[in-house]
Amino acid sequence: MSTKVVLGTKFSPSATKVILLGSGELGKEVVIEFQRYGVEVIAVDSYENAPAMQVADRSYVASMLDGERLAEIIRNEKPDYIIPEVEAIATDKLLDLEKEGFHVIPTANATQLTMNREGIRTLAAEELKLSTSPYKFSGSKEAFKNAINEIGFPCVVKPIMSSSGKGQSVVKSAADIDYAWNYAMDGARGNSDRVIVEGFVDFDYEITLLTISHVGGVSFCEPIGHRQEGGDYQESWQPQVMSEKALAEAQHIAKTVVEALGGRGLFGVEFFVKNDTVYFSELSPRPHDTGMVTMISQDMSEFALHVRAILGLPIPNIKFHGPSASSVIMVKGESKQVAFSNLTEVLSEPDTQLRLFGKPEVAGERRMGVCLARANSAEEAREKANKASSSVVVKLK
Ligand SMILES: Nc1ncnc2c1ncn2[C@@H]1O[C@H](COP(=O)(O)OP(=O)(O)OP(=O)(O)O)[C@@H](O)[C@H]1O
Ligand SMILES: NCC(=O)N[C@@H]1O[C@H](COP(=O)([O-])[O-])[C@@H](O)[C@H]1O
Ligand SMILES: [Mg+2]
Repeated sequence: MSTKVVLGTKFSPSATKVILLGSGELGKEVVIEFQRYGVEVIAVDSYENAPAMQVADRSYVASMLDGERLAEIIRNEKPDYIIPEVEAIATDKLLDLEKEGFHVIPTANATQLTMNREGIRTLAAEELKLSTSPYKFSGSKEAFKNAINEIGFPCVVKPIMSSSGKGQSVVKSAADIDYAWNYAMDGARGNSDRVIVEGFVDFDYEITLLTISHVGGVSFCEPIGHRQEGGDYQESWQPQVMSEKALAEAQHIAKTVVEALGGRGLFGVEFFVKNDTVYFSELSPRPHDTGMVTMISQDMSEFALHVRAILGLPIPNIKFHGPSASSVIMVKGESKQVAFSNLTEVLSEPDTQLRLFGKPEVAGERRMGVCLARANSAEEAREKANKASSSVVVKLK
């Protein structure tokens, strides 16, 4: 624990510099936490005025899958840390950059394994022998049908490269097969045509266990329960009540996977829990959307913890303020001038907070904000957060 950390002066040769690959709402909070330490922050995403760009020192518009362009920006900027913020990145290039001496968070190998469901699932189930749902990968319609036959109904189909439920559907009978294949092809990020077919786990509840690998070892936050629709998170709460046995098992698995991936940073490790059986689902080697609840539930949010871990600063404790919840503000439609109102009423409730991400437009459906609440129980906090998010009035021009 004796790493000597030196933070320089931004915009000077001594600056500590970081570059974010992806600049959404999660990155925005990471940038704010870096700004508190005077770190120089560069944000990159595929569109202008992305949330994290709005709080960064400068930004670039580039596709995360354009390895040549990313390498050019990175070699020119020479950041101390490269921080992936989304799954779909030209991770081959990150491996090259790491070999050149750049520091990728947590490691280039971790970002490569987790951007592709095949990488992380194979590591967890086959190398580390952890319990997961039954699964099969396929890269053609024919193989896909065979995979469904083998796994059985109901099953869950996902592109190997996607997030927030994009391209994900549940196949309940043969009638759903064509739709599931086409939906997965349309929803895939990048240009992969491979999918995972997973046996449907009829879980009692699911959690994200925020796990931090830092200079002092591995720490955990209180487990976060969440509810998803179509594979996309709607609300989360902390703590999720769990048996001691299930929690110990989840912590053990999380530590095993995180240590196998290596590197420093915060990880969102996802589990399904049925009775006391814990199934590993997947993992983000960076802050997790369901972890936004920690902006109200903890003195150091998941973003603050990620930044401390990255910089090599100690995390002696994580103070939990009590039962809390988050509830998303989903906007549907087409607009470049979304307006949010009724905020006085929403924020007149004690122990309630609001984050508006500042996304420049919506075309279809997009998460554009989140309400946060603290209360005497997780149930009460959920009610409060859900009431708040449904009270926000959204106008599209
Ligand atoms: N095998 C399964 N059995 C039952 N439910 C599942 C299964 N796989 C996924 N789900 C449901 O769909 C949600 C999203 O799945 P998953 O986390 O794999 O997708 P994702 O697109 O990577 O989402 P994100 O990037 O937001 O974490 C899960 O949190 C769970 O609610
Ligand atoms: N589950 C992953 C997740 O929550 N990722 C977060 O959403 C952003 C993309 O939002 P967008 O699709 O609205 O641009 C990402 O940049 C990240 O912050
Ligand atoms: Mg997930």
